[in-house]
Order: sequence, then structure tokens, then C-alpha cells
Amino acid sequence: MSEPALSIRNLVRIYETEGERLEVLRGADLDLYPGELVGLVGPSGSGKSSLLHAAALLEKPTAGEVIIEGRDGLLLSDRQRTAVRRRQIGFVYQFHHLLPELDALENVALPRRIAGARASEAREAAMERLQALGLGQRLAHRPGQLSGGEQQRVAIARALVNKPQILLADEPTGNLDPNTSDQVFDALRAACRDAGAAALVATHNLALAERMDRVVTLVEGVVRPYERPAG
Ligand SMILES: Nc1ncnc2c1ncn2[C@@H]1O[C@H](COP(=O)(O)OP(=O)(O)OP(=O)(O)O)[C@@H](O)[C@H]1O
Repeated sequence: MSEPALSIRNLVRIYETEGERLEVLRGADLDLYPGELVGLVGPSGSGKSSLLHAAALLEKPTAGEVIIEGRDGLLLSDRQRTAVRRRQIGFVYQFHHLLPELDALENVALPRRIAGARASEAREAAMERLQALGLGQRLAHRPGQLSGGEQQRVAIARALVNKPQILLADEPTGNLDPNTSDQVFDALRAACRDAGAAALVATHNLALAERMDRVVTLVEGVVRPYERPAG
């Protein structure tokens, strides 16, 4: 088997606010292999977002390792960590977080520009991603001129424009009606396959989770395979 694209080791996340101590992750382990699509389910407050934010190197956990390209991303300097994140990780949120004054093409091209690509190359890469996600006719639309499902597909295109090995998504369809949710999920899956990215997708939608290659859940702060309740 190939090396994991992402390995989470013994991840601990404790929040301390006003004297209250909350142990959300208590030694979570997870390997994400190239090309696989893994669902992350669990009750509200079980720590899915905490796990995704640590995995994306967006937040420093209390302890643990996040291994990407053979190195613990948590031990890197801020600059190196930002570089790994830009190159290797795409992130999709429940709400699109697109820039309202830029059109779809500009929104998707932006991370490519930030990664150092020339304007023409960035636009070309953005166009390719948007077309692959069925948005070839929406390139010049600003977010406010797009439907919720289209906005999320633009956000997926943006997350994948630098061809990261890892896509992390936190409730990417949580804001959509069931039909649109299915369409956006299909688009996400196809785009990941196309880009060869491994994806970890947190969702409350069990029907969607069951369409992924594998489903895991958080139980008392550790990752377990998800088992469908009997009956
Ligand atoms: N910055 C923070 N400070 C204090 N507590 C926090 C912080 N972030 C999260 N928490 C708490 O940690 C717990 C886990 O939160 P997290 O968002 O990771 O769960 P989740 O499984 O993603 O939940 P949901 O499904 O509702 O999005 C919650 O009880 C939350 O209130």
C-alpha cells in the first residue's frame, strides 16, 4: 500500500476557558491514503472541526503529530507550515467564504497567484477546475450571482486549484437542500478523483457518509471506524 497522504498521530486538543477544561481530542489517530474519500461523522461537539483544523495546520493542537510529506507539520516554522498548507491542503467550509467582489474565475485563480503562478497560468488552472466542476458558464459570476450549490462548487474548485494531495471539508453540504447536497457531493468526489486528492469530509448526513470509501467517527476523543446502528 502507498504511504498515507496524511497521518494524524495521538492528537490531543484541550480547550480551557474561564477555568473550564474540555478534552475534545484525546489521542486521535487517522491515516488518509491517496485517492480515498473518508467520511467523518459524530455528534455535534464531538471534535470533528477541531480535528480538521489541526489536520489542515490551521490551528495548533495541544499535542500530537500531523504528518504530511513525511514530516510533522506541527514542528515546522510558520513559513514552512504555510507553504505546506498552500501546496498540499485544500479546505472547504460549510459556508463558501468566497470573496464577494471577485468573480468565480478570480476567486479560484487567487490561491494559484498566491502560490506564485503568473496571472495567465492561474486563470487557466482556475478555468480548468471550474469547467471540471460544471461551472464553465459561470466564470464571470460573482458569488452573490450564484446559487448555493454553485458557490460550494466554486469553493471546491478553489480548494483544488493548487492540486493539493489532501482535501479537508467541514460540512461542505451542510447548508444545502438534499438534492443540491447530493450534486455538490458528486462534484466533490469527481473533482478529488480527477485531482488524485485524498479527502476527509465531516458531515452530519449519514446517507452521504455511506457513499464514501470509508467512514470514521469520534468516540470520546479518538477515531473509530463508524458502525451503522443496528435496525
Ligand atoms: N476555541 C474554542 N474554545 C473553547 N471551546 C471550543 C473551541 N472550539 C471548540 N470548542 C468546543 O469543543 C467541542 C468540539 O467542537 P468542534 O467544533 O470540534 O465539534 P464538531 O464535532 O465539529 O461539532 P459540530 O458538528 O457542531 O460542528 C465543542 O464542545 C466546542 O464548544
